[in-house]
Parts: sequence; C-alpha cells; structure tokens
Amino acid sequence: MASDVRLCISAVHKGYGRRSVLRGVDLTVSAGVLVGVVGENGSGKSTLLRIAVGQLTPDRGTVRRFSALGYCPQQAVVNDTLTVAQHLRLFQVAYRLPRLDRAWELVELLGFGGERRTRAGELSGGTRQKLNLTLALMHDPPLLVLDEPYQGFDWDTHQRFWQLAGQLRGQGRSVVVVSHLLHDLKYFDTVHHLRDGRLHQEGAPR
Ligand SMILES: Nc1ncnc2c1ncn2[C@@H]1O[C@H](COP(=O)(O)OP(=O)(O)OP(=O)(O)O)[C@@H](O)[C@H]1O
Repeated sequence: MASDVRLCISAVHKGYGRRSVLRGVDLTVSAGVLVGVVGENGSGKSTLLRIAVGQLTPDRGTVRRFSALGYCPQQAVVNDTLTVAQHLRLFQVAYRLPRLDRAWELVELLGFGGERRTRAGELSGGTRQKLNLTLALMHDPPLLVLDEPYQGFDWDTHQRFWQLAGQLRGQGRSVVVVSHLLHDLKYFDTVHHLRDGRLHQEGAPR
C-alpha cells in the first residue's frame, strides 16, 4: 500500500433487505486528489459514502481509513435550536480545537457571516448547507468526504466551493465529492461512475 493512501475501499457489498445496492466497490484515494463520485439517483452514492466514513457497515468487503476525516452528509445534521455560533463552539469542543479562526474564515468564505446569531431552524436551506459544510471542514482533516455539499448554494458560493476544494487539494488534502452536475466534472482529478453496484473510473486521471 502506497504511504500516501488516505482511504482504501475494497470489494464492498451492501444491500438493504433483498435489495443489493453495492456489489463489489473498490476505491483508493491518495493524498492531494479531488475525486468525484457520480451516478443516477438511487445508484448508491450516499450508501457508499456512509460506508466510507464508518456510519454504515458493509455486508462484505473492507474499508480502511488512514487519517482523520471530515464528513458532510447529504442531509445537514444540525440542531435547530442552536445558532450558527453555538454550533461552531459545540464542534470546537468535539474536535478539541484551540481556536475557531479557520471555522470563521470558512463562514466568511461561504458568505454567511451575517447569520452567526441565527438559529439553525431559521436558516434558509442553502445557508443550512453552508453550516453543514463548515462543520465538516473546520478541523482541517486530511480526508474530506462530501455528499453533494453545495446543494442550494447560489452560483457565487458554488464557485467559491470549488476554489476552496482546489485549495484543499493543493495543500495535500484528499477530497471525495458526490456530484450530480455535469458542469462540475471538470474539477475532478478522477471521476468514478457508480453503475450496477460497482464503480467505473471514467477518463484518464489528470
Ligand atoms: N436505510 C435504507 N433502507 C432501505 N433502503 C435504502 C436505505 N437507504 C438507501 N436505500 C436504498 O438504496 C438505494 C441507494 O440509495 P442511496 O441514497 O445510497 O443512493 P444515491 O445514489 O445517493 O441517491 P441520490 O442520488 O438520490 O442521492 C436506493 O434504492 C434507496 O432507496
């Protein structure tokens, strides 16, 4: 195994009841790459990411992670009664971060600094998603697993997300992104299409 591998998924199978969703998925993610996972609705992308981060157990196969990770789930897991600032403080404790400078930098970059005192339950869908993404990135982990992280983002923020993803890659982070948008495929080093329960790499790596 090369020393710069951050995530290694091998021969993973997963079904729900009698429905088989993943049938032998392999994926290796190295340092400093931006990896796309695409596929039709219901093809199993979120299932694969949840297995990758350890939230779901595969029926068969292995998942090995070689670093800390940040996970942005498709549905924001936030507490509606807490404000944006309170979320950051809560996660500061969970991540054992001495400071919140990076978290506030992300809030400014994603353009929701004006909402710091707003409760999550009162945020717009797009802003809620910005908070979701900030919580996944604020501890600056080497491995990022992001499930459609820009849902509901306006165009400017969408562009800023990709700039940020490029910067993280440039700093040696590994970024795995589920995407639905053909327009975004150009940002990836490798694109993996989930089809019939397996991942097919499209095109040559950049
Ligand atoms: N907890 C569950 N119980 C039963 N079936 C499930 C469960 N979660 C997902 N499924 C089914 O597994 C299949 C894959 O779902 P998954 O959410 O992984 O797909 P996806 O590719 O992420 O879809 P989308 O593009 O719509 O987000 C779907 O048919 C879905 O209905």
